[in-house]
Amino acid sequence: MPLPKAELHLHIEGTLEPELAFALAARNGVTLPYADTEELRKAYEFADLQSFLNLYYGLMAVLRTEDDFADLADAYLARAAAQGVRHAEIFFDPQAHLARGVGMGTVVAGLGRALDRSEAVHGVSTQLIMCFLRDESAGSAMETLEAAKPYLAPRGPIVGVGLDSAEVGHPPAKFAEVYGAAAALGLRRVAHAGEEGPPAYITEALDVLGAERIDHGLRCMEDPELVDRLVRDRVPLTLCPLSNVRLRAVDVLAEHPLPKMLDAGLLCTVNSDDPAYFGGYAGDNFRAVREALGLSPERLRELARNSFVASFLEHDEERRARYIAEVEAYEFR
Ligand SMILES: Nc1ncnc2[nH]cnc12
Ligand SMILES: [Zn+2]
Repeated sequence: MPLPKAELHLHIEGTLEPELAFALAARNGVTLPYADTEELRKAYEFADLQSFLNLYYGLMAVLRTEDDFADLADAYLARAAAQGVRHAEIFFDPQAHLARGVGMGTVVAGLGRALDRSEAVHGVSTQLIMCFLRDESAGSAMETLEAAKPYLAPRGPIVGVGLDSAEVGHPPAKFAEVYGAAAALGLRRVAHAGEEGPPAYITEALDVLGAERIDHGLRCMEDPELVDRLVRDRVPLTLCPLSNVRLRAVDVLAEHPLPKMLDAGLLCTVNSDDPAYFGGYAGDNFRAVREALGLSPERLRELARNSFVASFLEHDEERRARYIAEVEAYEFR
């Protein structure tokens, strides 16, 4: 039995495996610029975040109907469940679909259908977080929030907003107004910061956007005062170790700062980001850090416990306590 965990940093579009991409392409009459899954997989050599994003947005062309989004999410939830994920807070990128003429209603209805049955079918509780693309305008983000209004919790599945895509040159403050509007609507707030961007972007995400968790946050280690603040305020960081290697944020996994971050007292979690592209799902990321960094069973338990502490389960503390009890009772073999 795998260690129980929550996944807090997962882009649903990043779970599009080559086999499903080709199946959806055939179903929708879309021609992909790759002969087969093998050739597509060979394109998964990334120099940085942007080189990945180019492929990631391109492959989304196969996602067109409600069924496509339902099938995508259902396939992810099955894989996640098999790797011990008990709760998933799932990102999606509405602007990337709206720009292709796929409506918010189609995307959310499809994802929502898979999420609604996830607990019964996979034993995984879920929440949905919509991300704004930071390389698009602040006005576009505001229009996207407006389009999402019918699908916000408690009526719909969307509980929060996030910020993703090309980081450098797109500081968090650009989105101050839309985050303010999201907060007024009762939405939770997270933001990617400090993946490729400087530590100052992390500070800005906290101060200007009111981010409650920082996605990645890796580069906080360059600023000791920021580390002190993150430790003091128990700000969760959703780290993605295999992603960091594949997007060259770290050279090799053995040099990942995770052990130093845990030693510093940071509230770290381990997640998969875009598992179809980066070589593994949540459990694969746990296994990889255990092997490459020699993390002890108690450190792994801490990471799993942190994932539930950092999750947005305030509406169901009884559930959070149950999940944490599962972590505490877990026997490593
Ligand atoms: N790792 C990542 N960073 C920024 N934007 C993303 N969109 C999907 N994955 C991402
Ligand atoms: Zn991400």
